[in-house]
Amino acid sequence: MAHALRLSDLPSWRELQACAAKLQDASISGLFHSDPQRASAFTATAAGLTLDYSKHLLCRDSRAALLRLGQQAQLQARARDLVTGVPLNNTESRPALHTLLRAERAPAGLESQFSAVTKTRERMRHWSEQINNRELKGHSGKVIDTVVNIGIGGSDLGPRLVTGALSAFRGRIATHYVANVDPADLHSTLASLDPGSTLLIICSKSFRTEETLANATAAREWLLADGADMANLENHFLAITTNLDAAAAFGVPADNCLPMWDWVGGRYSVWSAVGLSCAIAVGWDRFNDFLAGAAEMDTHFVDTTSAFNLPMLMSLLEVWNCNFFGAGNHVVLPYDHGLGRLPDFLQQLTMESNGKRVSRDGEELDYDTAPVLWGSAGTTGQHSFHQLLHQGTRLCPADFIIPLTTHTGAAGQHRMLVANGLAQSRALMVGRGIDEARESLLHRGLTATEADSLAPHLAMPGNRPNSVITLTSVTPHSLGALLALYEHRTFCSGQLWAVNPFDQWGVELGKEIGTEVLARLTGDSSDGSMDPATERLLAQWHAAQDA
Ligand SMILES: O=P(O)(O)OC[C@H]1O[C@](O)(CO)[C@@H](O)[C@@H]1O
Repeated sequence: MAHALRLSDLPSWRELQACAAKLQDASISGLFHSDPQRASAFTATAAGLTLDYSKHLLCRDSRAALLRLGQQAQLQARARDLVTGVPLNNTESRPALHTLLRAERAPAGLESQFSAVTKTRERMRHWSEQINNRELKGHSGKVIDTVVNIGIGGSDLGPRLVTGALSAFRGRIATHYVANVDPADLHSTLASLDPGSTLLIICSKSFRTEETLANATAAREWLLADGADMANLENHFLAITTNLDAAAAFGVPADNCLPMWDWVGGRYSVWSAVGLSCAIAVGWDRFNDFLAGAAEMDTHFVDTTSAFNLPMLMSLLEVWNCNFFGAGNHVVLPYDHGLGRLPDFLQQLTMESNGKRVSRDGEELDYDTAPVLWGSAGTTGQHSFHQLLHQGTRLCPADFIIPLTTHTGAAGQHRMLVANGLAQSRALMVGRGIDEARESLLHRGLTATEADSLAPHLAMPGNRPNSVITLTSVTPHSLGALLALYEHRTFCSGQLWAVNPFDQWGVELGKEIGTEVLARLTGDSSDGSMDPATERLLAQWHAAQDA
């Protein structure tokens, strides 16, 4: 791969610094006044999603400079590299082929991988249909009617989000997710379930993740205690993994193992057999629609010029806000209860991908990379952290995600939800000046002195950048498009920051020290050479066990 050109080496870097300096004192509302076409000129549509990015501190000139930055980083060429299997994951010498998982046909040269994908899709369809047709029976002859997915990180967050977001499309199979090694997670989930009618899907790309193996082992005990034996565990366990040997050693026969591949990163894997629990929950045809929605976004991403390319625009905005206005965080606000777990999913997607401090060539970077991502479903967040969004000292660029219709049938209440989302987006931009605040207080009957002293507390600066993504409704298709949009935005930001968005070496040290600490807790190691703070905490833990 070509030497990584750092963001600050790109010719437009300085030009954009000058653009940002010029806009420092500008107001977003003012940009609307000087550009009557702004609302439509700063809107783009793809795969059923509309991105309105007019409420950013970005004029037409600075947008043109940003688009030049994208060209200098060769985003269009990199998009093609991604889908054609160029080994972009340079530290692990692999391509990142998540787009192949939702493709309808194989790009040239990827025929054998695509054939493995289509065979696995067939096997997913088989399991999904067999379970939904109530043909799978447990060890005691009971029909399997419940699925528990045991996995963590990418083997949990994607399927958990999709199953929750598509609750209006769910069939009769109950679906649960267990991720945390805290035994409370597994225990509280299994407490109300019947082992005889439960299927456990052990989802682990590596089949080495401690949390997942601990939960899978405890779940196996639960089944054995119900009268199952090792020979008929096949009625109760599926495994999704690249490590078929480890799955077999655990007791999952080959026919019950669906493959993963090293060319799919965990956080990009919901489209693979990792999504089997979703396919079971909503049925195969709908899962296929989910893949089709993502594939439509893939085509848009590869074929569309950057000025109208949703992932590229969103990525350029991310860089604009982070690297030219110092935004260290990004808030995601789905105005849809079912999308409540989207921020969790996006945290792994964006922060595990782009939370890097060296370039893909290993050179230290002199600019910030991925912002801290957080958020929650509207309107609940309004009664919690929106105070800080409106009046705090930090710049928190926001994404509002607003489905325009609801599956609930409660159109009136949904109208309130939409009104809140639109209002918050507007309020962040327009704010409220001190005179207006004072006027409103006088209007409420306060004296002039009271109004003067309270007005600064009601005033808000506005000018807080935000995007609004609208969709007709959350369907398998639009959800697929939305997740693919964020995947490609993350990829583009990785290219702009010149990092490798497909590795995650930063998680290793904690795992290694975790093994050493566990050995100290179990007594398998007595080496007391850790730092004094950790040694004191270890002693405190031992004392608590002895008490
Ligand atoms: O699917 P696995 O191999 O159990 O890994 C789970 C998660 O752990 C990580 O490797 C981080 O520790 C993630 O990247 C991954 O999604």
